[in-house]
Amino acid sequence: MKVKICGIKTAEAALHAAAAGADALGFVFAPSKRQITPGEAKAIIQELPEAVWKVGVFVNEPPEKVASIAELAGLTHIQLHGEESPGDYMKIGRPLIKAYSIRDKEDITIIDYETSDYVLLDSPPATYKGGNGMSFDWNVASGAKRGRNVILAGGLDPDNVQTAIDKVRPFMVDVSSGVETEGKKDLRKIGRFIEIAKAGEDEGI
Ligand SMILES: O=C(O)c1ccccc1N[C@@H]1O[C@H](COP(=O)(O)O)[C@@H](O)[C@H]1O
Repeated sequence: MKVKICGIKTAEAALHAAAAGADALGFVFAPSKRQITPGEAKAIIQELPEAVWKVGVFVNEPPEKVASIAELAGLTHIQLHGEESPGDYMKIGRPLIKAYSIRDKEDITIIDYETSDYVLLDSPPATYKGGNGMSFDWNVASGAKRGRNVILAGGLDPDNVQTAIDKVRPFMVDVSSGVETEGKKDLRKIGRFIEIAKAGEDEGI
């Protein structure tokens, strides 16, 4: 199972997650309590192993702005967490992750698996477009295509991630709130989340 730790704001959390086995780290450039500047992200990214995905999370920013931040910060992947059409962002030349809000079975039927490299299943927006720490009904998501491009997010934490993996069988799990304590990344929770997610069946498909 691949693991993404999102909402990274410090080199300490990033290096700890990478050492614990995280496959991807997320940097939020959208309105959020976890928002980071391109310069801050660049300083952290420069310290990370090459193999780790450096994912920039954006909400409804124009492709030109996303491209310029990706270049400046050294992002390897782009996560679109708003109402973007992935086709408009293809020219950036980085793999695209498109987030879908899942409320019911109908939402599963409108997922387009072809126009982005990965689809990310998340709970509906609350205060922010994502990162709200709320899960959705994983039984609904069991109707999603199981495969190498499905990422599961939304309210995951060390205590529920195994159940979520068993039900949805994604390629990757993505967590932000669930590895925090009092609004800050908690190194012990990060380590525990990665350990549990990776202890189960490999790759989920
Ligand atoms: O993490 C954020 O603050 C954020 C802000 C705006 C859009 C997306 C954001 N994060 C993504 O939200 C989901 C779920 O996060 P959580 O575990 O429920 O807190 C995840 O894909 C993050 O990458």
